[in-house]
Amino acid sequence: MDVSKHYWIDVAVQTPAHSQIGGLLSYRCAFEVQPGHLVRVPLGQRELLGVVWAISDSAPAGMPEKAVRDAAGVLEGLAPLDSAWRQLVQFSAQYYQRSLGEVALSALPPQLRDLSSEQLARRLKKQNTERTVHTQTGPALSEEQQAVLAQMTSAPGPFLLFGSTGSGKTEVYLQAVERMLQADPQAQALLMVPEINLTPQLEERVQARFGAEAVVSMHSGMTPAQRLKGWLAAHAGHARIVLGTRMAIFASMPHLKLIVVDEEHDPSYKQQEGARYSARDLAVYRGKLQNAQVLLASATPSLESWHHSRPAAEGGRYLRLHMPSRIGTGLLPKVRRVDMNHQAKKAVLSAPLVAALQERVERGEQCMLLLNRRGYAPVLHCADCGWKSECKHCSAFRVFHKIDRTLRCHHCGMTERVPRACPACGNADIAPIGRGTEQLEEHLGELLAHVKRPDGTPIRIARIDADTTRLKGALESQLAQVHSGEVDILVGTQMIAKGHDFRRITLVAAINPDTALFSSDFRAPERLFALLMQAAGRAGRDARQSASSEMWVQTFHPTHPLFEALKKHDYPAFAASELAERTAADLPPISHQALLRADARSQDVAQGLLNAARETLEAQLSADPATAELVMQVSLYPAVPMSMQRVADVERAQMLLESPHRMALQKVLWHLHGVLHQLRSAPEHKGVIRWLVDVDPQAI
Ligand SMILES: Nc1ncnc2c1ncn2[C@@H]1O[C@H](COP(=O)(O)OP(=O)(O)OP(=O)(O)O)[C@@H](O)[C@H]1O
Ligand SMILES: [Zn+2]
Repeated sequence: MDVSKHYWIDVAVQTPAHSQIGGLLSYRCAFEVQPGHLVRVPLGQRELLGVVWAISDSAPAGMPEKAVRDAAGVLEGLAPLDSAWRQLVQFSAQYYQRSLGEVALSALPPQLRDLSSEQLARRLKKQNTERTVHTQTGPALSEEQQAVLAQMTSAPGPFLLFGSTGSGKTEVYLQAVERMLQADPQAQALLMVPEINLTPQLEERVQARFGAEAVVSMHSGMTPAQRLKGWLAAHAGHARIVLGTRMAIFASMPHLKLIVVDEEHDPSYKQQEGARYSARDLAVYRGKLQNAQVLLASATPSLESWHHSRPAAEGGRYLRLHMPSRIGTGLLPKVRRVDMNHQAKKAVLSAPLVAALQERVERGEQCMLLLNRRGYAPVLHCADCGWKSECKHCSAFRVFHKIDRTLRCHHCGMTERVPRACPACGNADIAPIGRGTEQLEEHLGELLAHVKRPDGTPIRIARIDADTTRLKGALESQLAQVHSGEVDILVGTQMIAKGHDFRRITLVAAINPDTALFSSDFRAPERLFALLMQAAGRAGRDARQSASSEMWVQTFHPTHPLFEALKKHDYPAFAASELAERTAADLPPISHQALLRADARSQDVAQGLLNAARETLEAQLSADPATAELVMQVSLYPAVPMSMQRVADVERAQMLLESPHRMALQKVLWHLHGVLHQLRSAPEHKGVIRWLVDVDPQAI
């Protein structure tokens, strides 16, 4: 490009979510840049960071040349983001209905925005060194592990690795990485995990295998400086392995050759604000873009991935790989159902479970109890007048936390001291209903107070949930206590069910899993099954004890098919029956869905906008022969209140869109975008606060 004259660039900048600018702004540019370069550009009174998207020799059409402002400068020393990265961002913006600029900028480490070229140069200098990989040899692989790796060399993928808990999936990832690094001296691998709480252990394992220098982490628990450092190392190709949560799918990795998505069924791969992307789905897309191998893995795959990995002859697109056996002679735990209909009324812990816990602790084994509700009790209640601890601002009850005697709303955060007497009638005798982890811990302590460990010391019970892990480092130290054997019984929410390689746990119990059996969300059974299988997978990981390990389920519905399948550890049977139901009801993965949500001061206004949008859209589409077919292909349902209807005084409503054709659904969403902008200024929609689109929503 001739620098003596200027030219024009289109730049992606962060613009407000619903601005119509769409995120690309035009500037005149007098210095040399390429697409993918980071530049500073003026917008109003501010100067913003942007990504150069396109370059042209002529001024933007329809704009007087003088009106185009000058780009301020380029961030020097930083190679442009490559075209695969830009295409990934562009696709995500389009598919998830957000502006390009928003997706592009939120994919970059926040600190980049504040750095001057000089500051950046200093950072780059500090770490501008090749990093060495030292590979330690792993254990000899099992036959199943070998077979899986062999299949990965002979087929392009994407792969779905369906492997039991403890079957050695992580070892497969590590050896796949090792092989890739050997084959290509520059290659990079992306290892994705659902939540930060799974990372510490895996991080150590990966670093131990490849050397700490070669590995960087990317997740939201890191400081801005750490994030920038890791990002720069990946972008420069120095970091060979990126280990991260969903955000890492947007890491700039020019030599990406392998993407692993561990626990691919986990809902936390779906972003729940801004661009509501699915990192798992984007992994498959990115793999295709960059010609990188993609391995999705789980003991309980999402029904989407299970469906995609049906035989190719039936239309499957992923190759399914299977590792049914646990490493060593390790067996999966025996599943025992306790029929709570035959237990003492209101008993939280059944008598046989209490006896089993005692026996295990006395033998020096560890147990784990799962209850998906934190706090002491979900509701406080006055038996005289019927008052309940509702939240003033949400359609939810405030939860009683005994430890600091507060009532806390888990949705808006509103916290108050527990009243001395009923706020409605003055009755001093208000009581908790139901149980949370805090109460379970207390109750267990009372029931087992007399129990001693083999060395004669008293039993130790610990709890891990969002309340006990608020402080930085708290989770790590609590997990370390479990690993070291200081804790005999661990009580917790689903946080403790996933991924941890606890070696001494021999009994896991789900205290009250029934509610999910009758949820209005069609994915609830899938989630419950995955959670229970994961939880069961924490027991008997040490082959010496696996034969006597057990998973207990306390339920009022012991013959429910879900528990029958769980008893047999039979995910394929469960998946087949769920898929049959989904097919009959035309639900995902057979059909595709999107949700349009509106927030407003009143439910009427929220629903009003959605219903008006639907009517206007249908009328517009039908009137034009080019789009009339879309109305037939996509069903738009009437607006309804969301199941959590009110949060922090905001009323929420949603409209479901459904179609067997993904493209048709996408087209309708783009039209809908226009319609909403037309409608927004009408007086009857004045109370609307915002709307948002969720493509492939994870919760209905
Ligand atoms: N080939 C092998 N030889 C010996 N030990 C192995 C082998 N592969 C894995 N292991 C060990 O077996 C245990 C379970 O393996 P790993 O954590 O990889 O399983 P996983 O399938 O990822 O488990 P989960 O899904 O339950 O988290 C680990 O302690 C691991 O070190
Ligand atoms: Zn609230």
